[in-house]
Amino acid sequence: MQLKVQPIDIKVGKYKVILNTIDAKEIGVNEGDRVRIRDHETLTAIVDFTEDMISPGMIGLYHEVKEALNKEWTETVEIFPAEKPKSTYIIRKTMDGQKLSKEEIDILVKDIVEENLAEIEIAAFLTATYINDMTDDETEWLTRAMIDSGDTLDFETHPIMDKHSIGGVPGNKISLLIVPIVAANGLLIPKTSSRAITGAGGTADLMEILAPVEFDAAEIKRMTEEVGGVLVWGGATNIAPADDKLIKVEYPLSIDPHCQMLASIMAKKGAIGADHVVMDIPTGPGTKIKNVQEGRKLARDLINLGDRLGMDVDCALTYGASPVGRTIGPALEVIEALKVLESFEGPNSLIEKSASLAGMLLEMGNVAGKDQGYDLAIETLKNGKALAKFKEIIKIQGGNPDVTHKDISVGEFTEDIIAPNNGYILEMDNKRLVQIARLAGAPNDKGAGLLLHKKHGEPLKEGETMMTIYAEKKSKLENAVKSAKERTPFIVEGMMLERIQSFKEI
Ligand SMILES: O=P(O)(O)OC[C@H]1O[C@H](OP(=O)(O)O)[C@H](O)[C@@H]1O
Ligand SMILES: O=c1cc[nH]c(=O)[nH]1
Repeated sequence: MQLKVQPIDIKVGKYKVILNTIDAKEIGVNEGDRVRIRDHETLTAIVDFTEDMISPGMIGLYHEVKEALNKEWTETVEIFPAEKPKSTYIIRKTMDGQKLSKEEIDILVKDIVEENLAEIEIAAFLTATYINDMTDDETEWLTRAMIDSGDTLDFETHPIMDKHSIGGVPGNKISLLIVPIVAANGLLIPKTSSRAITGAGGTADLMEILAPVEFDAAEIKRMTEEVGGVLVWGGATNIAPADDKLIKVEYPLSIDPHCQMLASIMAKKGAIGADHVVMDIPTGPGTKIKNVQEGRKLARDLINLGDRLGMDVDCALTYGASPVGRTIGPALEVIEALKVLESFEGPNSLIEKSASLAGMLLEMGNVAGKDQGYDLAIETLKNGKALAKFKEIIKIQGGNPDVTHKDISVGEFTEDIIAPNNGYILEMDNKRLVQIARLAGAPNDKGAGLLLHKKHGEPLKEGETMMTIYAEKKSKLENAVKSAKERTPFIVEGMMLERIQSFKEI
């Protein structure tokens, strides 16, 4: 069918077109089907429908298709129904619990990278692997396919160190301390991070407050060689490019399937050529890993996958039942991390955890003797070398190296959440804390988040502030406060949890 072009200058990240419902029926396609557009080039695009935005006889070309075809308003294109990509059948196999071959995984990753799959198809794949985990072989093939589909770094100097957290514990700003500690001790650490996946602020969301985080592979290599380390967003590079496309679909689902998490993390490590990696596995109720047994199993899986890929991986099972430090959300977390770097002032949970993991890397990289890494990490924080290195990292990434914690602005709208009675905090619900922070606007509103005045095990008096909610918009603050009051993230000794009423006649 010949249709006239109506350019729509909106980027949707995929080849997509919109048809009028009448034309779509005539061509014989449904929403989500593909059409082939024949022109000087031939390309396949996903179809959306509309009754009124596009008139019959027209075809709306979103930015990406318009760029590829370079057609102007009312020029014509010829379109035909097209087959779904082979990957959709491969996803179906995963949904049926069948195993995939290496070749099938390669095809799937290629289609993800080339934007040939609709979000709903990627969501189906992720949900299927969440239910039916992949085998070790499949996970290795997935990881290798993710590495091979993008750029890789090849450093002349070794060892290359790296650190990654599986996430799942709120407030986990430790990479902002670990990277400068390791780099300040002469090791190379080109750290790529994701944005938030299940949380309210990923390391890339935090670092972005201090400096740009979007760089290509060559720039990452150059900056690392110059100052020893970087903290950049993996999604902006062409390093393991499938990763961010999968994470974007995971985020609204708040899921991180085991095999996908292994591949996502290890592909990023493999692509930058890491020799030694420390993995942070936050463990405990309300995290991705419920108990130590599960944590040990994941650690073995990560070590085993590292072995298959030629990487030396050590894992740290870390306490995750309550947040790291006292802040959740990008700006608040950056302030807390900067305070530790500037004056060694801050919560034990943040300092201990950062120094422990940095210490492991210092030992693995042979700049600290056995069991000496932790002390060297603490020393590097105390003597200001970590702060000096962090300033170099901020500067080389294009940020202001003179920034201090006082320069970071937080949301102007705040409200305190008050203790309902005297007692001790028996539990903190990580997932609720993240939900509330997200309602307040984190991670996209950088100034939104939570400041925890009280934590697990601490005594409380009725009327004391347990936490302050920060937001950049009043409506978001109100929403977050309402949610926090309806279902509290704190369990205080002796408090009534919930009132459940009998059915009453109206
Ligand atoms: O949102 P959730 O799932 O909690 O965690 C995701 C975070 O965990 C990892 O942190 P890092 O890069 O090792 O600092 C990821 O890169 C990301 O920043
Ligand atoms: O980078 C990360 C971290 C946790 N989970 C993932 O899938 N990727």
